[in-house]
Amino acid sequence: MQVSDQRQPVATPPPVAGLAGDGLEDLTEEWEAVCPRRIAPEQWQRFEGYMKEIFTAMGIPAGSPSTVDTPRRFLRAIFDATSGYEGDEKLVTAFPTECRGGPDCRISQVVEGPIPFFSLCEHHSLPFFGKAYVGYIAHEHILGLSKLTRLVRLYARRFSVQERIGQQLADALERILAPHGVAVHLEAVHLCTQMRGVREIESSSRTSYWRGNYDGDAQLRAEFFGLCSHWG
Ligand SMILES: Nc1nc2c(ncn2[C@@H]2O[C@H](COP(=O)(O)OP(=O)(O)OP(=O)(O)O)[C@@H](O)[C@H]2O)c(=O)[nH]1
Ligand SMILES: [Zn+2]
Repeated sequence: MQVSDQRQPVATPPPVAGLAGDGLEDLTEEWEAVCPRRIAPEQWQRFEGYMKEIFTAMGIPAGSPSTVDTPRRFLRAIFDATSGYEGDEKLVTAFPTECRGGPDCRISQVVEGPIPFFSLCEHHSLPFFGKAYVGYIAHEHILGLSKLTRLVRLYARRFSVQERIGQQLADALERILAPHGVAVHLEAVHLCTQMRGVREIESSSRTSYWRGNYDGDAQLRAEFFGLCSHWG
């Protein structure tokens, strides 16, 4: 499947009403479901055909009551799992705070987590999933707490690697907040290393990113991890 090759917007999709008589009426619901990705109904129909051919070659019984819609279900699931491409970090807005960068800033460490996330490994298109912990030391702005969860989902719900999600989170928080520091810690298991390949099921992958004050302050990093482990 080459879903990633189809990211380029096609011409503006025709209105749903225009489907009548095209033989594509039964795709209306699917087209609406993926409309934000600018997938035209004809293109979607081709995708379903490709998936039917691939699944059949792999051994899925074609046309049984429970598999006849599997190509459609699979495509919808993958598009849903990668809906982060549709998001926009500019929608994450910051509020002013009173802090003006004095030593008291240390007490304004904000840590949110564990934030569960699901992503698809860009090498194998298999899921990796786990928990993210995001912290920052506010300067002149703070974020609504829900926005930290939204940012994690924005970057996780794509084809990615664990390291990139952490870097994107740290970069975004630096851009949006201009804080004194940012800390990001991710723990995840990768199905591509568990159910295939090396078949290692015991280990998990942990990645951390430090910006600003966290970078040179081991005690601050220890406090961050202390706050993370508080939740287990
Ligand atoms: N750094 C990093 N590697 C990842 C991540 N997800 C999967 N991988 C690894 O990406 C690598 C892809 O390497 P390749 O050698 O091209 O793929 P492969 O031949 O399928 O490798 P094996 O999985 O060892 O069979 C593998 O080692 C995966 O374990 C991730 O989030 N970060
Ligand atoms: Zn992989």
